[in-house]
Amino acid sequence: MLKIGVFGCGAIGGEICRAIDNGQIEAELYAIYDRHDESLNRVKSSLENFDPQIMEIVEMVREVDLVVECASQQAVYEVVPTALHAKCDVMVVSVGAFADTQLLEMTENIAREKNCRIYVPSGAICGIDGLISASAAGLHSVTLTTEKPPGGLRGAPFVLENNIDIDSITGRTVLFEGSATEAVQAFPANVNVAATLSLAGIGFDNTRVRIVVNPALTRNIHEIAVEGEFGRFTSRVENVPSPTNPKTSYLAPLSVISTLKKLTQSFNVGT
Ligand SMILES: NC(=O)C1=CN([C@@H]2O[C@H](COP(=O)(O)OP(=O)(O)OC[C@H]3O[C@@H](n4cnc5c(N)ncnc54)[C@H](O)[C@@H]3O)[C@@H](O)[C@H]2O)C=CC1
Ligand SMILES: O=C([O-])CC(=O)C(=O)O
Repeated sequence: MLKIGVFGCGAIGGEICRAIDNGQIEAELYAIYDRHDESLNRVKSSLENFDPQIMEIVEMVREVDLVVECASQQAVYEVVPTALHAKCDVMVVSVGAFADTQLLEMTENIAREKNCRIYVPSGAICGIDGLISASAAGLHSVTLTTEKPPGGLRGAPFVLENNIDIDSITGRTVLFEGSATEAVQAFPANVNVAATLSLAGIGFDNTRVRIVVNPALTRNIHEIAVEGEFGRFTSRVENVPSPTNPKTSYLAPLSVISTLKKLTQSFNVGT
């Protein structure tokens, strides 16, 4: 049975641990880690079947087959190379870290050398399957428009650095327009989806991102527009936010759970 370690036990990590624990994913929840004890305790006390060990990453990668990173972009720098060097596969949720081309190249090289896999789930967006298919021919443009209520964007570096009082905004307001490279640095905990789109499509510098705050919303909306040799498509998802982290949509952990299920089952559907 696949032995899994979960690094980061917040909104996403908690859902993954429970999906393994309740048998939705046929795997063993062997180890967990978080820098905050209360996150570890909250997850541990929500489990009924597994009693995972708490392990720092260096120890975890020696024991498990796959580490699921669901912590932060900063954590990716530590978790991914450590896992790959130990010949351990890794699934990355804080995908924005890969806007750093040095990190991306380095991890690809180690993975190739060690014959390991790096998995990036679709996350909180729909349409990655179509984009991957379309990229087999020429792609002309990929655009993401993310629209969230203030709670979904509060505290982002872009908001703080520009002294934007996000709670005093009364109508739909465009906060940011730029490349995916700029977007994932300005909003590291809000638009990792822009990084996933970039990796699947035309790269970080060519993928365009617009970020909108809308106090009238209760959902996190991601709209994607793709044009290429295949034709064009748009996708729009109106995401229910996670109850414990309003920045994170519920679809994000569900996407990780589905990707983990794909690894453990013999019949798989979709690109
Ligand atoms: N790819 C996608 O579509 C999406 C990606 N994300 C990203 O996934 C990650 C997890 O999201 P959530 O679970 O909602 O966040 P969260 O804030 O609810 O949980 C993150 C947990 O990781 C821990 N953590 C953070 N950095 C750490 C480090 N360096 N070492 C040890 N523990 C660390 C925190 O203490 C916290 O308990 C975030 O980076 C978030 O931006 C979120 C939503 C969608
Ligand atoms: O969950 C979402 O709506 C998207 C998100 O926070 C991210 O991509 O970082």
